[in-house]
Amino acid sequence: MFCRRLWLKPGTGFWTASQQGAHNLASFHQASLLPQRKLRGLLFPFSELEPHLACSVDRGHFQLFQPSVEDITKAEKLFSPSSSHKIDYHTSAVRMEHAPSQNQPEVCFIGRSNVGKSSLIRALFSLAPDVEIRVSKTPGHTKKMNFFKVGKAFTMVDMPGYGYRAPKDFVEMVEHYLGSRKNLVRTFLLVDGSVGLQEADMIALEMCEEFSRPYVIVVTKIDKCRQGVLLTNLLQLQDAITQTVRCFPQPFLVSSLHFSGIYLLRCFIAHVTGSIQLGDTCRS
Ligand SMILES: Nc1nc2c(ncn2[C@@H]2O[C@H](COP(=O)(O)OP(=O)(O)OP(=O)(O)O)[C@@H](O)[C@H]2O)c(=O)[nH]1
Ligand SMILES: [Mg+2]
Repeated sequence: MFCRRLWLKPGTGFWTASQQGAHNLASFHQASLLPQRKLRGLLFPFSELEPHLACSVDRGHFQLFQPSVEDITKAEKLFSPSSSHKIDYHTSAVRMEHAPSQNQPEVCFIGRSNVGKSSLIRALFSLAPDVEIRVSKTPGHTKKMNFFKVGKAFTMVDMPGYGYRAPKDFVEMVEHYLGSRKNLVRTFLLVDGSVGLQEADMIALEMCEEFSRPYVIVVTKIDKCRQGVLLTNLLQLQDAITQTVRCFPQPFLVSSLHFSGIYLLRCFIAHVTGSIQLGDTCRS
């Protein structure tokens, strides 16, 4: 089965800089103090690069997800804990029987080992610094499905990676989860922007298509490579996306190190989980 191939596939590990220093941009308010051009790049990294990608998204059927500042601010409130809105690690599971109840919408993050899943969740939760999320430069670090609750609004799930050093029960866990989880509203499939689509990513795309549930590509580590390399990798990705049925046409570009794309992704998650109503200017 396709996941078993993913599990056996050798991958590559990528050594990166530490995440220290990123937290000064954790909140949109702090980012909004930046000069306009820098702020736009931080908020909408894909829209900024898109003019260089000829015909990247078919605008006949689709409008870019580009929320207003008000929508982004609304979403950010959801990612800020308070006494009545707790954001916390909930539980871990290696089998579906141990997964928590399905009483609120859920989103999950999948991708090759070391692609940056846990780092992305940590960046999304940077306004809740008490939530402990372990990241490591050693691939295969996350071994279980880790569930994090965002109040009563939704749950986010950090998955073990496929490829090099994937846990041996990866197929049991992730495949069963994707196939059976009723409250799963979106799967985020992470692809390393600095290396582009790998064979294992193509197999993961196929897997998501087979499960026939809505999913979104997140392009990680965009701080790590030159813009030309990133554009080449994005073109290749766009080609692959046009051949899918269930994939959201717009990839979300992020750097968990520099916080690019994090505010937009928070807003998208808040939107797809039904936790906020967007203003009229932004529908997807
Ligand atoms: N430069 C850069 N490095 C990153 C970024 N995101 C993650 N990393 C680094 O990539 C390595 C792997 O990050 P993790 O978040 O642990 O990756 P993962 O996908 O959760 O890995 P597994 O749990 O092993 O599947 C760490 O050394 C991170 O610091 C990023 O946006 N930019
Ligand atoms: Mg991890």
